[in-house]
Amino acid sequence: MAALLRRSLGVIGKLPSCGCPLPIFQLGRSFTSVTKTVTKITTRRVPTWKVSGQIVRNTTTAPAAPSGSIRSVPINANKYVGAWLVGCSGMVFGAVVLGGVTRLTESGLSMVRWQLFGERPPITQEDWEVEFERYKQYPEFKIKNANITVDEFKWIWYMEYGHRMWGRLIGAAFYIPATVFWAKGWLSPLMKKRTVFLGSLLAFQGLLGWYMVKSGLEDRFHGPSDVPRVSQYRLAAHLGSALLLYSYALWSALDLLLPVQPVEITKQFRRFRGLAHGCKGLVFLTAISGAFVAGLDAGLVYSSFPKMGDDWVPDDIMQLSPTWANFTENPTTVQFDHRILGITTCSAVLYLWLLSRKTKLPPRARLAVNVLGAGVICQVSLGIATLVYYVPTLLAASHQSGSLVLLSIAMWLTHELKRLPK
Ligand code: HEM
Repeated sequence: MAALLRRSLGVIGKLPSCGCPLPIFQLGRSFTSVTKTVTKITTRRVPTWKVSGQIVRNTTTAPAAPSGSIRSVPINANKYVGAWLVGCSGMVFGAVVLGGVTRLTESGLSMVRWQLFGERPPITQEDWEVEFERYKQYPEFKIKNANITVDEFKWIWYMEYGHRMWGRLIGAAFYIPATVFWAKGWLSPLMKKRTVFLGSLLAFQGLLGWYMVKSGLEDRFHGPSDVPRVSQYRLAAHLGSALLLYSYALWSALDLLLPVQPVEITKQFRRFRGLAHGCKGLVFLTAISGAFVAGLDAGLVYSSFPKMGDDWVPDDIMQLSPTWANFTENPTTVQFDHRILGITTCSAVLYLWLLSRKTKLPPRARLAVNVLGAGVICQVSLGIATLVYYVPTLLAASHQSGSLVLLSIAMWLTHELKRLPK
């Protein structure tokens, strides 16, 4: 134990061979805090960090400054940071759901200006009239909502306002604790890099949101048959980046909160793990293709399943030129692709589940694959119901949330298979 202590505390002072922490005492710390430090280092099961070429066995604390000053880090620092990241990913989940409902209730183009730190909502009737006048200058009012009343306008405005303010709240919930944890030295070098990446992605997400909304405000819609909506490319980018943010925050949280489970690595296990990663990728890809369905309102063009109308493959599937444009701009092709991807994902996950019966897995991984199997069946059923009932808000929003739940389960499963003893 003395050897471990010496190695652990080597960065802050030398221990005498008896193991007494006297030199640390001399650095001016109280006995209690020294005892805490010792307990922390000797009782925790921790991975190794390599910092400035030095090996430090401590996962919760940033290693003490080489100058000799040490910072007190609670034993549960990892848990706090992990819980914070779970909270942030939960808030991103909420933002995705809120964004979906905003789109489905056709509220997203009601706020025609954007300010970085938000704006106060209109208060008086005059304020509302001014805001309404602004809205009247844009295509959605001119083409689709010319008969809307101020009261109806207030409702769609508040929907969009809620989504934007929720986004700003995520900003506060992320950046403030991130700064505090960083300053207190609770972040490992890896977590610092992750925090910077997540923080940048979060800022990018906000900018992308406005870039997306702008595409629905531009004067590019022609005639009453045209539907003012945001670009499907930007919608897919906005959803894709939200999924990335969500997944990365969750993955980082799992790294901090879930301990390693021992497992025997066999050829079968490797195969299972490879397929599990493949399934996760497929869920992600299917979700992005879903954003194209949503962005083009392609769920409305054929509302039968398994056939599309009377055909398995409809005639208008390749009607646009150039051919590639069909995959992102032809609603029929976009819906067709989403069905194929959804069914492929479902089949792959069910095959994975079958494979799990023959593979030796740690108990939590087995639980995760069972939940994933059930989840994919629910998600496909929700997708089919959304389609055949002509995209009602409740079903479509549940289908969208379902994709996040499915992605989370796939992340959990792959995380359970990730860190293996050598
Ligand atoms: C693993 C399977 C699936 C996943 C992960 C998935 C995911 C998604 C996502 C993320 C959206 C976008 C929602 C939005 O942005 O509002 C979406 C939309 C949609 N999906 Fe799926 N989906 C799957 C399977 C299916 C299947 C099998 C069908 C039907 C056959 C289907 C039908 C639809 C429809 C109709 C929409 C458009 C809803 C709207 O306009 O809001 N999905 N899907």
